[in-house]
Amino acid sequence: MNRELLQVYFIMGSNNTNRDPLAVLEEALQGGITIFQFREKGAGALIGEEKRTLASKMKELCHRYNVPFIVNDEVDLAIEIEADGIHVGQDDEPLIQLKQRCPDNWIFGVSATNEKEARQAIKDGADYIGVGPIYGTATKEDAKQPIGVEGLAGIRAIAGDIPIVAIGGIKLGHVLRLRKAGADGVSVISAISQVEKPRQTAELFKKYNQYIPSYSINAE
Ligand SMILES: Cc1ncc(COP(=O)(O)OP(=O)(O)O)c(N)n1
Ligand SMILES: Cc1nc(C(=O)O)sc1CCOP(=O)(O)O
Ligand SMILES: [Mg+2]
Repeated sequence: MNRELLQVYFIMGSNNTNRDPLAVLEEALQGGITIFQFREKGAGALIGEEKRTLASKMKELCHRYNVPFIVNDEVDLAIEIEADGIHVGQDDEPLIQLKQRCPDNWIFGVSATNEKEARQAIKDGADYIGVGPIYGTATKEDAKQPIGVEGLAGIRAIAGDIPIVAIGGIKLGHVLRLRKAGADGVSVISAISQVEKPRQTAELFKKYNQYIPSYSINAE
């Protein structure tokens, strides 16, 4: 995959905002997010038809802005609504298994908290790795212990040319140091979904990312 797509990776479900989630997503798209993940889980999450309808509307919105639409965890939903990819973690359906029923041209993302998990994700054919949590986060109830910038750098060192995106507790002020440590981008929920002005915040995430060139295995 094009690693520049990971620069501003926005994730959201309806319970990550007190506003209309479609309005928040549209503002984030206007601000220049580069990829979006639909993650409808946790307290108050929608289920059944309501969830499907929101996912479909979000996909249409992303496509209007030419932004890839990824589904978290739920491969059947992703197939049904013709998403552009799927993101799975260590407790989800294994990548090797789910790849058998997904289109080849999808984007496949896998989470890793340590080098062992990252090595396995690469072996299984992940297109990118979500590395975290970097910092403490209140958004994910079952988040693991933060691995810090050092943990990210360790995974960068073994990931070779595979794109990686940092996640967990990330705010605007963290972007430069995470990119310098080897992340191809940052993935955020609350830093965009819970601010007053998602559009302006997304613009700043994009601007800060563009100070640092994309990772290259051939770089000095
Ligand atoms: C880009 C990205 N990275 C990591 C995760 C976390 O996935 P997972 O560990 O499966 O946890 P849940 O998000 O499913 O609670 C992610 N979603 N996206
Ligand atoms: C969904 C998710 N996954 C994580 C991981 O470590 O794998 S941390 C996390 C929550 C990210 O939300 P926020 O940007 O609000 O901290
Ligand atoms: Mg998951």
